Amino acid sequence: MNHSESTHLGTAPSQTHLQQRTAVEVRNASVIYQTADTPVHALSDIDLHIAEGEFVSLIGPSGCGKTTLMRVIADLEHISAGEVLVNGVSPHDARLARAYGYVFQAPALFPWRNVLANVTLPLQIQGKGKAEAKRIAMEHLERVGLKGFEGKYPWQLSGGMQQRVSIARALSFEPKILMMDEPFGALDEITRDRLNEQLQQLWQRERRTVVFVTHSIAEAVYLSTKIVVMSPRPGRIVKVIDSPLPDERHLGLRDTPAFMELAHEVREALADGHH
Ligand SMILES: Nc1ncnc2c1ncn2[C@@H]1O[C@H](COP(=O)(O)OP(=O)(O)OP(=O)(O)O)[C@@H](O)[C@H]1O
Repeated sequence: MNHSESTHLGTAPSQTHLQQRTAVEVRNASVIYQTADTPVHALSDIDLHIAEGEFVSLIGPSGCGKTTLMRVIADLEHISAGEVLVNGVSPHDARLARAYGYVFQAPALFPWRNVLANVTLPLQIQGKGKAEAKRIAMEHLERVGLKGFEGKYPWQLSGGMQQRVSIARALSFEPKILMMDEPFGALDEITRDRLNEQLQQLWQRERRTVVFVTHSIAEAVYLSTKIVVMSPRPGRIVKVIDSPLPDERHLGLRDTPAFMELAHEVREALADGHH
C-alpha cells in the first residue's frame, strides 16, 4: 500500500493563484477507541495537508474512519497519537475561535422553529442582536436559494431544502472550514446532483475550505480539488489525488474523458486499499 502517496495530474491554471496557506495539518495521527471488549483501531498513521480554500473529500469503504478523521479535525474526537493543527493552532483552540461550520447527514433542524428561527438561533446564542441575526440569516438563506421560505417550518420543506437550511446555518458563522459529513447521502439522485452543483457554485464564490465525507466517487470527483482515498480499518490514507479538473465545473463535466479518468483513478485506489 502506498501510504499518503500524492499524485499530481497537472494543475488547473486558476489553482495556481490560490492562497496556499495551511488550513489543516495532520501528522502521524492515530485513533484507538477504547471499548468494553477490544480496542478499535479506527485510524492509523494519518498524514494529511489541506491548504486554505481547498475542497477536500474523504472517500472510503464503510467504517474506514472518514467520520473519525473529520471529527478529529473538528475537535469532536481526540487522537491517541500524533498531531493535528488547524490554522496553526490545536483543533480545540480553532473551535474556540469558531473556525468550524458543521453540516451532518441529517439536517438537525428544530421542527418547532421556522426556517429563519432555525438559522438565527445559534447566532443569537453567540450573542448577536435579534436584528443582526436576522440580517445575517436572510443573507445566507438567499445564498442557498431559500429566499421566500424563511417562514416555513422544516416539515414543509423537502429533504434537499432542509439540508440547504443547515448549510445556510453553518455558513452564517462565516466559518473558516466547512465540515460536511455525507450531507447529501439521504437524498434522491436528482436532488443530490442539484445540491452538488449549488455547493460547487457556492465554493466557487467563497473559496472556503471544505472537508467533505462521501461514499460517492462521482460526488467526490465532481466537487473536490483534492480527493483523499482511505482503506478499510484501521483507516489509512491509500492515496491523495489532486484534481486536474478546472475549478469551475458544471454537471456536464461528468461525461468528459477527464472526469471519467479521475473517477477511474479513485476507483482503482479504493480497490488497492482492500488488498
Ligand atoms: N465511539 C466509538 N467507539 C468505538 N468504536 C467506534 C466509535 N466511533 C467509531 N467507531 C468505529 O471506528 C471505525 C471508524 O468509524 P467511522 O464512523 O469513522 O467510519 P466511516 O468511514 O465514517 O464509516 P461510514 O462510512 O459507515 O459512516 C468503525 O469501525 C466504527 O465502528
